[in-house]
Amino acid sequence: MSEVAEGEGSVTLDLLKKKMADFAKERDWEPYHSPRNLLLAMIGEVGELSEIFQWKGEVPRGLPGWEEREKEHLGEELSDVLLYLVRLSDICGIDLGQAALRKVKLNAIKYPIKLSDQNGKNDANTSKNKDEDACPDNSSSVQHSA
Ligand SMILES: Nc1ccn([C@H]2C[C@H](O)[C@@H](COP(=O)(O)OP(=O)(O)OP(=O)(O)O)O2)c(=O)n1
Repeated sequence: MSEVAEGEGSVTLDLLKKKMADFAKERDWEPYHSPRNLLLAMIGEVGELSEIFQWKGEVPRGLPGWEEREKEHLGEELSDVLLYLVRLSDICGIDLGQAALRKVKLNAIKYPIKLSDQNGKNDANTSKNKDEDACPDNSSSVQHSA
């Protein structure tokens, strides 16, 4: 039995990691879950996710007007991407949660709030498009690491 508890409210990356490891082991699919295979499988699922949005034009937040069936399908494709990502990270020996937390900190350093203020985009009263707030101008003096 796993030491990772399946909580009622919260789902952790560790739980998903364990579920994927069990899934592969129970089916003797571990040899197939190589880094490259998992990466390609994940990209395939990203393609399936993209198909849901394909040709729809811009989609408002919250997906108003979408049928429940469509939203359920979206949840399935998002989950496939997440599950393969979690499995890929595990197989590569990367602690995805810690790596992501570290990346959030690096992002905050790379894109200081101050920079956003200078652009006048951080003021709720003047911002026309909230999406712009989360998308700093990449042409800023901050260097990108490729
Ligand atoms: N070798 C495999 C095959 C599947 N899965 C798991 C991870 C994904 O969550 C899901 C992917 O299953 P499918 O390849 O059947 O893809 P879909 O569920 O998207 O089905 P379809 O492509 O028919 O829409 O199953 C896995 O871990 N390892």
